[in-house]
Amino acid sequence: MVARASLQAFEHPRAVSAPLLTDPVLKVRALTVQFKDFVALNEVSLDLRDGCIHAVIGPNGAGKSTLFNAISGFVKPTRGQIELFGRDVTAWPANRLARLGLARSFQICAIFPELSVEENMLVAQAHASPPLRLLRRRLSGDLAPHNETLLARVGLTSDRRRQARELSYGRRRLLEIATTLALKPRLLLLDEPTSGLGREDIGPVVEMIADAAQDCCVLLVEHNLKVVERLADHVTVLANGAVLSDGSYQDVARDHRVRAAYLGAAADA
Ligand SMILES: Nc1ncnc2c1ncn2[C@@H]1O[C@H](COP(=O)(O)OP(=O)(O)OP(=O)(O)O)[C@@H](O)[C@H]1O
Repeated sequence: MVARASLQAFEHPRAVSAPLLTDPVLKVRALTVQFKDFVALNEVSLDLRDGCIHAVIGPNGAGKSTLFNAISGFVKPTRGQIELFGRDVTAWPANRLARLGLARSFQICAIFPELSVEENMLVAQAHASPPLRLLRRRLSGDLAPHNETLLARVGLTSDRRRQARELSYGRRRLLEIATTLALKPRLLLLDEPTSGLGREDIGPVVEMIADAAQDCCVLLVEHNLKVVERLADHVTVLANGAVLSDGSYQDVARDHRVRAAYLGAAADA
């Protein structure tokens, strides 16, 4: 579903001083993914630069999730190359990419429903912490201050003892995003982070992503164009598995091909 672009008004686009001349942290070159006879991704290239939030947008079926799956090791590319932090990681499995600092949140909420809110955060913290600190925190059962802040930011502090499965869908999404950020990734892939969230939950998530981007790079698939406008330094538009347009939000919003393929559809939704 193409979400309406007017769910939430943000006052200003993110103020960035993106170092546009640095080498890209993530380089995707001519990436192609074929499922039998169907080409889901066709020679897609993009550069994600240090300190940037890069959004991938496009109509349903454009290939956004396939691109994410290939970058995060869940789908093997048919052709092309992926370079992350200067290493060729093409077709690396997800667990190896995670060790390099890539963390991903999913369109479908991925948390442990039987664990409490706090235990979900502690699991993420355990993955992110060096062993000695991890042991100390395990014994005391404390969340690190950074993770307490994340929990507070998504309004889940008072729910910390509840089982995650008792939370509403929107609250589980918030918890999932908080656990992904607790991993302290170097590259964060967010697949539709605001989908399924109520109007009141979108603002805090957007601010959390903006905060997180001070310490890591973010690649984001998002249907809510107000969120894209607020967060993204750079936007790649996919349509029919290929790059249709690439540039700042203002650049791609002005591109008549994009308006025809995507923005027009959203405006009419
Ligand atoms: N495992 C698969 N086998 C066959 N076809 C697939 C597979 N995964 C995706 N596709 C097809 O590839 C195309 C791109 O799908 P993808 O999910 O990447 O699009 P998307 O841009 O993420 O769409 P949406 O916005 O609806 O999530 C679609 O036509 C989809 O049906």
